[in-house]
Order: sequence, then structure tokens, then C-alpha cells
Amino acid sequence: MNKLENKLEKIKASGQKALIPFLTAGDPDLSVTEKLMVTLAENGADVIELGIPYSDPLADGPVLQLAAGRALKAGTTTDGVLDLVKRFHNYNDTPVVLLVYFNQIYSRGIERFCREAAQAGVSALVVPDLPFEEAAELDSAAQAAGLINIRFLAPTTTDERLEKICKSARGFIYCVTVTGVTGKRTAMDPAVERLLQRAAKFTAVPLALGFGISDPGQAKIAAQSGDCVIVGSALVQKIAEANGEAKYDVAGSFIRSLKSAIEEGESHGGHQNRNCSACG
Ligand SMILES: O=P(O)(O)OC[C@@H](O)[C@@H](O)c1c[nH]c2ccccc12
Repeated sequence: MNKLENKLEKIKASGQKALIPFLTAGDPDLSVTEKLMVTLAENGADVIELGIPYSDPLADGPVLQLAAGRALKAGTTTDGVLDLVKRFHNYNDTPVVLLVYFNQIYSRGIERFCREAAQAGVSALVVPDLPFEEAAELDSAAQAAGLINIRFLAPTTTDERLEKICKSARGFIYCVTVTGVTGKRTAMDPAVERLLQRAAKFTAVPLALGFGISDPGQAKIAAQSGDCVIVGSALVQKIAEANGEAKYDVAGSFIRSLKSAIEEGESHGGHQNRNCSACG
């Protein structure tokens, strides 16, 4: 079993929920990213999603596009990010998953990329622009290297595709909550709830919710339905707005606030009931 699978399945089996923050590697530089990773791990992150900055991040919103621009301007490369992960794993065993666009894998060579990522200690790849139907080559290279190629689901995923995606998923499934607009939720979008119920019929792999989760209230609601909560833009924005050492304080306190909100969600049984005072 892969380190990521181990950790997330233990968390799920214990009735807890996992917090997965995202950072753009190299924003503002790789040494700050390394210290931020330690801060996230020490303040409640169960897994860290690390983005390799890319010049054409088509799936990224404005906050992450700016973060990628800053990281590229700082000279961040794939080699630099893999070296960072290797250094981080010399003293911290928090699983790291790489958010990487397919062209960055393809241009290095699929086997070589997977081998080097695994050697650096990466547990999984999240490749936003590689559809499940085109993932066979990456799946086998990743598996051969001991990596997992993470699957995506959306509320719009058809039943036929959903079954195939779920049955081939490992590690976690990235369930994007794209329906509706981001911003404070009083309850989880019914379309996302339905997606989680549909997926749970075909797999016991942890279901991670991401996209637009930007404060403890939303994280708590997401944790009542999903197994893992992914937060990126809100964290990246807070860090970008802080200067110098304040970046670590801001990141640490935001992660702690998300973690305690998620733990609150666990404590009342994870049901989503409008009559329940804790659900709000
Ligand atoms: O930023 P948000 O809304 O919190 O969503 C997580 C997202 O940042 C992270 O998982 C991610 C960064 N880049 C991506 C590209 C596609 C899908 C997901 C991502």
C-alpha cells in the first residue's frame, strides 16, 4: 500500500476527516514553500497537495494563476520542486501529492517523470487536464513507479463513467464541487451530496471535496459529507497577502481553524440535517 492510501484509509477507518491544503510550489520561492509545508503539517494538514507552476494553468482560477506566475518568475522548475519534496521527506513524512498538468509530465517523458517523482517521495499525481479515458499510459507508469494517478469526479459525471472511474480509483477521488457559485454555503449543494452517494456505491476509496472551500464554515459542511477537504485558493491568497514571517503565522492559524472546524463536523456524526443546531 502507498503511504497516501495508508494514511487516508486509517483516517477514514477512525471516523475522522482529512485536511488537504494546496500550495503552489515556488510562490514566492522554494525555500518559503518548504517552510510553509512544515507549517501546514505541524498545524493539521494530513496530506499536502503541491502544484508545479505551469505557464498555461487552464483549470486554475485567478488566484492560482497569479501564484503560478510568481513561482515561474522566481525560476521554479520541475527539478526544483522534486528536490524540494525530497528534502521535505528527509524530516517529515506527510504524504505529498503533485498537482501537475499533463504537458509537464509528457515533455519530461511519462516513465521518467513518474520514476523521479516517486524517488522524491511523491505519493500521487493530480493531473487536471488528463481525462480518465486517456490515462492508461500514465496509470501504468505511475503504478510501476509506486505512484497513484488520482481520479476526478464532478456532479456532471455520467453514471457509466462514474462507475469506471470509481472502480479504478486509489488513494482518494477528487470530487469537484463546481456546481453553483463559491462563497459561504449554509448547506452542501444537493448535486454534490448526490455525487458522493453515487460514488460510495462503487468504491470505499476516500472521497475528497475541493473547489471554492474558503473558510472554516464551508470546510465543516464539506467534512460532514466528504472524507477529505481540499483548500487551495483561500490559503494561497492569505499567504500572498502576508509579508515575510507573517506568511507562516497566517498559514498556520488558517490551517488550524480549518482543522478544528472539520473536527467539529466529525463530532456530530457527519450527518447533514437542517434541524441539527450544529449543522447551522
Ligand atoms: O482553489 P480551491 O477552490 O480551494 O480548489 C482547490 C484547488 O486549488 C487545488 O486542488 C488545485 C490547484 N490547481 C488545480 C487545478 C485543477 C483542479 C484542482 C486544482
